[in-house]
Amino acid sequence: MSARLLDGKATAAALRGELAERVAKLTAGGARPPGLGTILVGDDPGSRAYVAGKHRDCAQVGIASIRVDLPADATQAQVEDAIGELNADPACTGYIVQLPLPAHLDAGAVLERVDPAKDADGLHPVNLGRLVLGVDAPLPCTPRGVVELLRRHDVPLAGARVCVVGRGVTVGRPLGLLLTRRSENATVTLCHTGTQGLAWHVREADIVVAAAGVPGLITPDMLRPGAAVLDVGITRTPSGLVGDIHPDCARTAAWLAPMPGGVGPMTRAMLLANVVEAAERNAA
Ligand SMILES: Nc1nc2c(c(=O)[nH]1)N[C@@H](CN(C=O)c1ccc(C(=O)N[C@@H](CCC(=O)O)C(=O)O)cc1)CN2
Repeated sequence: MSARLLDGKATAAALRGELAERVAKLTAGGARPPGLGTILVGDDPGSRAYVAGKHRDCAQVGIASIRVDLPADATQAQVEDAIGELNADPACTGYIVQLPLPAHLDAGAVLERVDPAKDADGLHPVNLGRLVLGVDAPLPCTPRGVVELLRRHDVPLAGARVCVVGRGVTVGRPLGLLLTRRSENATVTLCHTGTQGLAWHVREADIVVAAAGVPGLITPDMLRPGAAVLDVGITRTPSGLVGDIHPDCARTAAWLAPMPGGVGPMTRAMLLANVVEAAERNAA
């Protein structure tokens, strides 16, 4: 048996179509078009490509682009000044600071400077706190993309046992919080590469989300036959991009979100959704 595809590319394209309609409605009502800002520090090729992709997506749905690119040796003060400008810019509905930042910068201090109302990534401590409290707020894009991808393929979450492998702040931790809200109602085991008996935890799960950044970490023998498996790991190797899910898992799983083409495109679509929702809130 071969797993059915959790098709992030097609789902993200459908979402962009829906968002374009919402943007058209906003502007037809006289509102300013939503604007997404990005702050990119340095020349990391992966980060450059992700930022370029975000602006291409914006053009497709009618969101204005505001791009701030700073050199790799930018100081903390220069990055914080750029944040101050976007916080004050009325054309900027929401913005992101592309991560990771160069090591000499204090990423936590940078993120704290973002106006929580313009936090398109849902990574400001106030918005992460709202996620803990179950209060409405912009949600981190990858966790939101995982939930939306499962929902749009009718993979049930209520009552499901989900094993999340990876405890990072952009994916694993907020995903655990999102999945355990009443509206999703899943039961989550949050693991990491140091978890004792990792294979046992993974095998208990109906849904496995791998976000540890360890190529091929999840092998077919670790899976419950019929599980839904989502690959969020991306490792750049000389021979190309490698995910956390071993390719042979496609024979054991019932559903597979591959890398590429699974959760990645959903991350980008959810960023647009966060910006459009902020614009709708502002217009209301
Ligand atoms: N400020 C943020 N920084 C980072 C985030 C984030 O959500 N906010 N997540 C990642 C990078 N990222 C978005 O920024 C991102 C990663 C991967 C993809 C994607 O579409 N991946 C493709 C495959 C990769 C490729 O082709 O290069 C896929 O899975 O199909 C989109 C966005 C870290 N930084």
